[in-house]
Amino acid sequence: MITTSDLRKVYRAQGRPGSNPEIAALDGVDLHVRQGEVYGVVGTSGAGKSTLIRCVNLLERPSSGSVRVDGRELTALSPAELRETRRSIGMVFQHFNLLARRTVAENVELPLELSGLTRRERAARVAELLDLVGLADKAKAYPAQLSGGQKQRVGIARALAGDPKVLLSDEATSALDPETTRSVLQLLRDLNRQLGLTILLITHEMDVIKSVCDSAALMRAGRVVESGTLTELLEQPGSELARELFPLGEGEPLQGSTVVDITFQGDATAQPFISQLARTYNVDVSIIGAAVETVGGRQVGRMRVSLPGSFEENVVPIGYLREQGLQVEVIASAESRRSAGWGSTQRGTTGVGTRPERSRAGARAEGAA
Ligand SMILES: Nc1ncnc2c1ncn2[C@@H]1O[C@H](COP(=O)(O)OP(=O)(O)OP(=O)(O)O)[C@@H](O)[C@H]1O
Repeated sequence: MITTSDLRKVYRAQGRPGSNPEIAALDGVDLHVRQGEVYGVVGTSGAGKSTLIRCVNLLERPSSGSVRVDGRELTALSPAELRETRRSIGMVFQHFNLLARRTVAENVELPLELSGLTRRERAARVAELLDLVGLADKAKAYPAQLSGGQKQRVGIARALAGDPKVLLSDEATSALDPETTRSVLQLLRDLNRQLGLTILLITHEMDVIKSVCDSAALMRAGRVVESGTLTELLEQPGSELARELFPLGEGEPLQGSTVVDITFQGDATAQPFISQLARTYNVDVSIIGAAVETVGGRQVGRMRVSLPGSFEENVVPIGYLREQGLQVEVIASAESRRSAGWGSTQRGTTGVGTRPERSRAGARAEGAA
């Protein structure tokens, strides 16, 4: 539904003499948002999220690359065609952008004023939209009389006035308290399901991704460094997004052990695989961190466990876990007793000797055998 290809946006900054005057806010972004999904883009401040979303409806003209929305190449449209196409792309903003002197109904009616609808038709459509966002009783109120969550509902109703296929959300819940955030996110999810609306949202909050998104992308320095459905990301070894979505405690593993992260989804969440592993292989499994959560509407569990001995000594138990349909990533392992002893490099805060090349690639190859 939305595809960006090699999208670049370079700003000319007025920096200090001698400093690079060009800032690549977008540095070759390829994004693919499928019809009917909620897609979240997350990243730290300055990563390029706002620039990206503003380039998707050409509020900002990209320096190069292409943007396709619902099969139309936006960068190739004439100004009149672009104005027309923009009607099928609604947008909601962090600070609502409502007109203070207009009532709620008049704010929602605004995009309909040039639509060719009669006054009566417009009034009927506004009533329908306010009903949809749960504000039927606030039609005559002014924005100043509304809570933040209500204001954002008005913003959403206004964005839906042109019956768009795509909704862009620029940090729509960042100015709201947690309770209101939940209800606005629930509204977006309901609209996505009821209307088949494709939603592209940007956020700096992982909780937003976790609670409403089907897919996500992580941006850093103008680039998408990871992307996929939440299920794919959780299954991807070493995924930063998976780690952020689902942080595991950083407990201290035992010396001389192999540390693995196990991800399990759907039916596997109910399987007693740890006790089966311990019984079948007579191995003492230590759980370092664990959590079960709902991610994208699915139950997902993650567990970091430590198995005594080197990776070589644990090839068979690790293979057994993989055979159970679990995603297993070897995070760190002690050196084999046959070789030098404890590994010398350290990874992250686990504090365990590790040989990443061996652990990752070797583990997958051997585990699959
Ligand atoms: N109009 C502009 N002129 C010059 N530089 C800009 C302009 N807009 C954005 N930038 C720069 O482009 C980069 C990306 O900015 P952008 O606002 O897209 O990031 P962001 O991820 O949305 O950040 P935030 O979460 O803080 O809004 C930043 O380095 C920013 O300073």
